[in-house]
Amino acid sequence: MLVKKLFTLVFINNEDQILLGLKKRGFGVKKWNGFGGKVEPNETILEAAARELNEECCVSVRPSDLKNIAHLEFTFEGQPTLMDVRVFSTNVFEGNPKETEEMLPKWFKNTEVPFDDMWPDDRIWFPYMLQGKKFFGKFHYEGFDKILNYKIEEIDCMKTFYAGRKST
Ligand SMILES: Nc1ncnc2c1[nH]c(=O)n2[C@H]1C[C@H](O)[C@@H](COP(=O)(O)OP(=O)(O)OP(=O)(O)O)O1
Repeated sequence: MLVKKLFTLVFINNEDQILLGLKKRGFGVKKWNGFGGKVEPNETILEAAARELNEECCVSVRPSDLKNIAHLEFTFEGQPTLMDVRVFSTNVFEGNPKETEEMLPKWFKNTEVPFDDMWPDDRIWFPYMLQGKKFFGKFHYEGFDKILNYKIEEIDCMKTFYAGRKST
């Protein structure tokens, strides 16, 4: 049986640019990604998303300004964990992104996202996000570089999507 672990992933948009961070340590090291991490027991998912963003690049958002735009699931061949990732975006934020111990932030044009230095699945679902679509993606990996199989689908309403799931 798979053990689910809940994560957040936040993208900040500014006109035709998106803020990404180069992970400096730990899981996903040397990959550009959005900002996020585990949800602590004492916080809501939105609070966790805002906290991780601030911890990782010193940008502040109000949890209520975060829009839930997607849900991603990651599993790894031979491993019992399912990473359950809620994806958020917003263009309402405060502060200039600053480097932290965990992330080096940088603005990228939406047309110049560095997919060669990102998780392989990002190349598949970023186009949905950049077109303003809501979506669900499920990716099964061998190791951390090879996608064995995946599914992606557009979603009309995230609330309806979550209502139809057994948990989270
Ligand atoms: N495949 C893929 N594509 C895009 N984004 C992700 C993945 N896998 C992922 O894990 N992620 C995202 C989901 C989270 O935002 C991070 C991973 O969180 P992590 O840094 O491990 O969590 P923290 O709580 O910050 O961990 P600590 O290092 O502080 O313990 O990547």
